[in-house]
Amino acid sequence: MSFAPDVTERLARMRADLRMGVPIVLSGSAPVVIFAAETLDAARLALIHASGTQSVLAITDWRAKTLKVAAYDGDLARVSLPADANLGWVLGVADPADDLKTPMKGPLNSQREGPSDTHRAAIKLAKSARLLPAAIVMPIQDGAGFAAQNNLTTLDTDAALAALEDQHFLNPVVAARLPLEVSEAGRLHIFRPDDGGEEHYAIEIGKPDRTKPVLARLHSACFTGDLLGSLKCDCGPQLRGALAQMGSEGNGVLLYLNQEGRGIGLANKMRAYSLQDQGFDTVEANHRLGFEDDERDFRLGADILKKMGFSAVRLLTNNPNKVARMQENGIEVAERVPLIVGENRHNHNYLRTKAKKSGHYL
Ligand SMILES: Nc1nc2c(ncn2[C@@H]2O[C@H](COP(=O)(O)OP(=O)(O)OP(=O)(O)O)[C@@H](O)[C@H]2O)c(=O)[nH]1
Ligand SMILES: [Zn+2]
Repeated sequence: MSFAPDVTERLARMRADLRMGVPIVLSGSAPVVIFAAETLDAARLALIHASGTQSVLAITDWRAKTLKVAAYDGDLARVSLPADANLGWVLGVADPADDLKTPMKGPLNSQREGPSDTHRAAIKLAKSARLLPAAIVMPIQDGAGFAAQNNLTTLDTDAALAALEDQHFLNPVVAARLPLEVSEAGRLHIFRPDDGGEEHYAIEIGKPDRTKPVLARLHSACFTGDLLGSLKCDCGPQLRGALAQMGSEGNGVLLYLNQEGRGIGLANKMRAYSLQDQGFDTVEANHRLGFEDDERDFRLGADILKKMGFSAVRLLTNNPNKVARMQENGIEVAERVPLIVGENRHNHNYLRTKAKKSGHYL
């Protein structure tokens, strides 16, 4: 028994550090220091160069494909950091913003020899910190010593990799009555994960019978669509349409999951929007940034439903993936209820791309 933070708690600290530009240390057989590419500053880059180590910039296979770099590690590539690389070089590899205007001048060499587990952990950490999925990995001799000397957060690589895959359960924090336009019988529940991550919400309408399938929606946060009335997607009309249907039926539950931008965060979603203005569709934009099409984890939706006492739903969605993830995680989808609202000339192609590439029902 100790007062010290456990692996999950250390990972949460690491995310906060990386977001601020503070490096972290992964120890094990090949100890390294990790710097998120997006938040690296010139002073620390100078120290990396001064260390004389063979540092690399780890990027995902998707980003590597765009840059025509060989991804010898399958899901990632380890690009050698040239001795004269400046911050512009690091960002040019990590961030696709200027790919078309100023294509990377190669050659970009990627490493083939040696293990890539610390690099994999680095990318997963950057993603879970909602940063660009790219990180500088600097080898060191003594992980624990380096971390202690520089007051850096440290973890064993294998422990970090395992914990990054863990499912994190949500705990109910509080619920209170919330009369809404669609129904005066509204109630807002707050759920908090045990990994220091974002809270998620459930809006319960009426008093749904727990023994029958409940009209439910898993809505992923969309600041631009839900709040600003963006015409680039259909989220705002879907949010209001789902609540309205629950109000008129008298019962329902809407989960508001803080998975902005299909799990890449608002800053990365805006990067994707910039790429869309350069002609890429919603899926291509994610890939150019180095992300999968969809980085959401829907297990948390199933967890919240179960904690609220629901085991079966009539799911308001056009996304077959949401249906499959619910079934896999112990929530019976008795019916899929289509939610086709809010098409306009700005989101026409976005909706077509979702149908064509992500299998959404039209
Ligand atoms: N990365 C990325 N995310 C986007 C883009 N447009 C909208 N989003 C996000 O996509 C998500 C849409 O969420 P949902 O409407 O719940 O999901 P869906 O997969 O479309 O499924 P249904 O609406 O249930 O049919 C939100 O998190 C938005 O922020 C985009 O161009 N790129
Ligand atoms: Zn949206």
